[in-house]
Amino acid sequence: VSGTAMRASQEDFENAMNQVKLLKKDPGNEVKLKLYALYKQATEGPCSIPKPGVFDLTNKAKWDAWNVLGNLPKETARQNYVDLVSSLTSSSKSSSQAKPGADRERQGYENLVVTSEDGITKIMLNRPIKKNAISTQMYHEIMLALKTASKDDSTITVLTGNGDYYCSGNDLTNFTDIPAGGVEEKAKNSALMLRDFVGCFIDFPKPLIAVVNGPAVGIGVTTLGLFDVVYASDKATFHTPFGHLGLSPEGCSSYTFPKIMGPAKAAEMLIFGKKLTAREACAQGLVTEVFPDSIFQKEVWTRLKAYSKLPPNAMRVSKQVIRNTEKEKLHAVNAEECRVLRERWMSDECINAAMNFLSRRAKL
Ligand SMILES: CCCC/C=C/CC(=O)SCCNC(=O)CCNC(=O)[C@H](O)C(C)(C)COP(=O)(O)OP(=O)(O)OC[C@H]1O[C@@H](n2cnc3c(N)ncnc32)[C@H](O)[C@@H]1OP(=O)(O)O
Repeated sequence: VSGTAMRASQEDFENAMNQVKLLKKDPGNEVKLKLYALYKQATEGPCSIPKPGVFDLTNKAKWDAWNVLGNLPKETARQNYVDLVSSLTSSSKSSSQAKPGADRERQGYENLVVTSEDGITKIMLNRPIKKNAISTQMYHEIMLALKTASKDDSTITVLTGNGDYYCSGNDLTNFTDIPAGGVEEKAKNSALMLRDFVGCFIDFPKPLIAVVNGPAVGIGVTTLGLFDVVYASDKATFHTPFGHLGLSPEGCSSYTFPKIMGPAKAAEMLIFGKKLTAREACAQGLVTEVFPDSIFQKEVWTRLKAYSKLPPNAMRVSKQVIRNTEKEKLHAVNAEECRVLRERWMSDECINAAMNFLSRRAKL
């Protein structure tokens, strides 16, 4: 949110509040939290209400969003609120206008940009201000994009990130949205969603390539074991901080990582959260090739365009021959990892770690 000049009047603020009610598209939880916090700061000043309890996740998230604004002056909060609403209304106007070449760009995703060109479907995580953390909605969008790509006429499919990160893993605010059935129901639903999500990677029928443009965290790393090729910028790092978060491995990494890099190296990553550089990940076999960041995009896309012209059926069949004997095993591993995680998500270790992150007390 740009807080250029502090000039929003009370009238601008009230207009912005009305515009929020008229938004055609739900702006998503994190924007709604930001709007809530700026509104409270603009009208009441710094947060001084008692902090909600650990299990009152929705009110806790609201409190965190407000509290993090600290002593931000009321006028600045009012201006930031007006700026934020104005950015939401202008982006909804531009997305409703027909764009030239829209046949190439699949519309309708909130946090992905999906394009098909030169035989390549590119799925780009597009939430750079949150380092491409995967929200609940994004899990569903990625599943839809993968299912669509599996049936389109492209020959290869690429997953990459917009901005400086490839992906910062699961969005740690996903667990603030607790349904009526409580934490148990949330954990059950999340495990089902995760199982479907990882299942889409296991079953993906065409060559699947990760273009890792920057740091990768958590599920952004573990799923790499299910890609056929992984290209990384030398700015990328690979981090699975499950121990720090009270979690256990997912994305079939409990099986693919020991197979790829050997059990001892896999344990250092998956149990102790050792972060690898791109060159270390390449030496361990998780990454296919590392490129200097300055030439990364050019080199990788030149290569991928050449690969995409190879006979599509031969590529699909070769992938099947390489992967199919493992599929049943991978689905079983996925199911077991999700079963264990369902328990983990309800543990004090995990809840405290997420709360520490949300209250800005912890970072990787
Ligand atoms: C339901 C299926 C579940 C599957 C389970 C998967 C397991 C995992 O994926 S575990 C990994 C979870 N990820 C993390 O723990 C990363 C947490 N993020 C960080 O430690 C840091 O943000 C960072 C090291 C990635 C980047 O630090 P940096 O200083 O460069 O930037 P920040 O100012 O921290 O980030 C900018 C902005 O983005 C928000 N953000 C970043 N990552 C996440 C995340 N994973 N979840 C939610 N939000 C995230 C961060 O809070 C900042 O937001 P604000 O600008 O609003 O403060």
